[in-house]
Amino acid sequence: MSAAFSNFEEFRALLDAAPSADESALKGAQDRNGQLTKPPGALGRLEELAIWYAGWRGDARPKIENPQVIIFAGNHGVTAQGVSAFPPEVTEQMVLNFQHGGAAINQLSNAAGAKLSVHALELDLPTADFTQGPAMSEQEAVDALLTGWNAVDAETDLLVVGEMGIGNTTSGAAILNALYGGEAEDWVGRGTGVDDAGLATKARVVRAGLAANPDRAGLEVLRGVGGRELAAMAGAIAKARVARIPVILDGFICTAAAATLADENQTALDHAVAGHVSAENAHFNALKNLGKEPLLAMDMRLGEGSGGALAINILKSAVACHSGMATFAEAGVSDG
Ligand SMILES: O=C(O)c1ccc[n+]([C@@H]2O[C@H](COP(=O)([O-])O)[C@@H](O)[C@H]2O)c1
Ligand SMILES: Cc1cc2nc[nH]c2cc1C
Repeated sequence: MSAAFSNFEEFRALLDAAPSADESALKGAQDRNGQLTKPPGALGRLEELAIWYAGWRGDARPKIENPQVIIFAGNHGVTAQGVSAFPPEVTEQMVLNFQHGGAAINQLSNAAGAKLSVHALELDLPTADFTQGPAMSEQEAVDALLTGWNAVDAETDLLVVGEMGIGNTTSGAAILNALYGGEAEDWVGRGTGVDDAGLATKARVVRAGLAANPDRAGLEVLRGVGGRELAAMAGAIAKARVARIPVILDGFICTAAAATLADENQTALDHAVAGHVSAENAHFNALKNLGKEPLLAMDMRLGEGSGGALAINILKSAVACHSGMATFAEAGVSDG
């Protein structure tokens, strides 16, 4: 099988050619929503969610039967600068934990009825320290984008992407600072739990990373200060966009990866909703820049797809109401 793309330009072209939501399914879902046995608007945001889902699936009365959660794991050279409360070995140790079913995401995926896939990306080859130059070459970033692209199952009807990577909140902060401006301090947070000195180190590292990587275009930012697991998340989100598979974004790092796509093409995230707002300092602001209102605010800051997986339950409930409820005519209920 030949690769779907072999450089950034070809990847961009695929994003630019991606189809929009199906207008007739959207219209059909809106009509159906207006006939269901409830006062107009009484299901609040569940109604707009179900209609949005119907449009992307091309079905006015859809079902969610095959949700997939994918975790991508990567290691970061920038951990040498002391940016995390945990050592880099934890990335690989947690991958084993995911594979043995012992992590939070295993339980949350099960509870949501989702299949969980885990992809470790060259854990023994951390990205380069981005304070010294780009974290990845274009080829390395393309390989990671392809891993993500190819990880999405064809029969998936709802996708959550998550990550595991000690040091990656510093990458996320650097990406968002590069794309949206402001000061490094606006974008760094405590991640796995650094103290005030650690927070100051993260701001210094982000500043140095932006100085060493001056290009501000989405994919260049992704390779400059991102990481393999972030590029893989971007690849999976892009594949879902092309295949019209709705996506639930997870936390801070996932949002930063997604933001690089939106910078390349402003419709790149039209098929995505924000699953939650994480407790990581700048996540809310990142979502605001993307125009995404989070479904949940649970003070979670775990990553590994956890907030997105939890939000699958919301989307399933929205679609179950939309597709399962009786209309006023069917139920013999008088409408207003
Ligand atoms: O998703 C989030 O919002 C989030 C917020 C804080 C930490 N994390 C997770 O913690 C790890 C990165 O934290 P750190 O301190 O090593 O940069 C990484 O494995 C993420 O999955 C994730
Ligand atoms: C234990 C642990 C679990 C995680 N899951 C996602 N990021 C993580 C970071 C740590 C440190």
